[in-house]
Amino acid sequence: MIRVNNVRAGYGDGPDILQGIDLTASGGEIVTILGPNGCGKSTLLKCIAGFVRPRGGAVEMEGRDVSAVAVHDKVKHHRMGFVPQTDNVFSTLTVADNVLLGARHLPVPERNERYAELMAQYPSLASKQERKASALSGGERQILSLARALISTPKVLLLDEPSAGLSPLMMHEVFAAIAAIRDRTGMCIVMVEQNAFEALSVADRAYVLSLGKVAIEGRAADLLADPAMRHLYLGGEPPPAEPHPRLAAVS
Ligand SMILES: Nc1ncnc2c1ncn2[C@@H]1O[C@H](COP(=O)(O)OP(=O)(O)OP(=O)(O)O)[C@@H](O)[C@H]1O
Repeated sequence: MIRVNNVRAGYGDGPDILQGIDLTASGGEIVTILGPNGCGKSTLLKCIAGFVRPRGGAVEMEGRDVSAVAVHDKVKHHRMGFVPQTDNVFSTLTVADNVLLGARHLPVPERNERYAELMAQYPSLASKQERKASALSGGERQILSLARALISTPKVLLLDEPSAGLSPLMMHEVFAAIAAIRDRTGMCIVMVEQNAFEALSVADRAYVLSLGKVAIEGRAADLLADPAMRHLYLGGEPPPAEPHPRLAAVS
């Protein structure tokens, strides 16, 4: 579904931030991109999305080279959803209006049908449909961002640090929601994350970047179990707490 071939990319006339990255992601899997601050995780996601154009190599979606295709065309023609890193809900709009913003291009009956499905899936949003988004918790705002991306039934969902700024409990809720999207829809999900242990707990495969290159790639379960990986890239031993019950159920 997504294939990144030897991609190089950077900003302006600056150096290459990505120095020859290869990555694949298929339908029905969560692929997480990990690594230290500034290693190029978000830049890679922006290359896949179309915000940053590769200087070399190619990004393919469903076998087509989409390296030069702009974000809005990918959303429209390749059914891509993108949820950016920073809190991107509109605080002064209602929950309903925020979700419906993602469906402006859909015919009204389809839009209403999709909206009703989403409200059934996310009761925390359904109960607050007419409230301003400013009244939501951090976790609920992140679920709202997801719902806005999901209303157009994407095939590919790109998430830039969905757990940023969330408490551990909210983080669990958001990751459980992401895993449920994969299980329910078979969507191809690519997720940049800082919280490596949590991300690996729900992901199927992972790429660890270092200085703009892929340092390690593999099955998430294998990477979680690898002592060298833990020492070098995951900040030591896993947290002592047991996984959240919903996460345990997911894995
Ligand atoms: N718009 C930009 N213009 C110039 N340089 C940028 C821009 N965005 C990012 N960079 C630089 O690119 C490098 C990689 O940034 P990127 O955001 O991809 O890293 P990251 O791994 O996602 O980091 P973090 O985990 O801190 O979010 C950094 O040195 C950063 O300063």
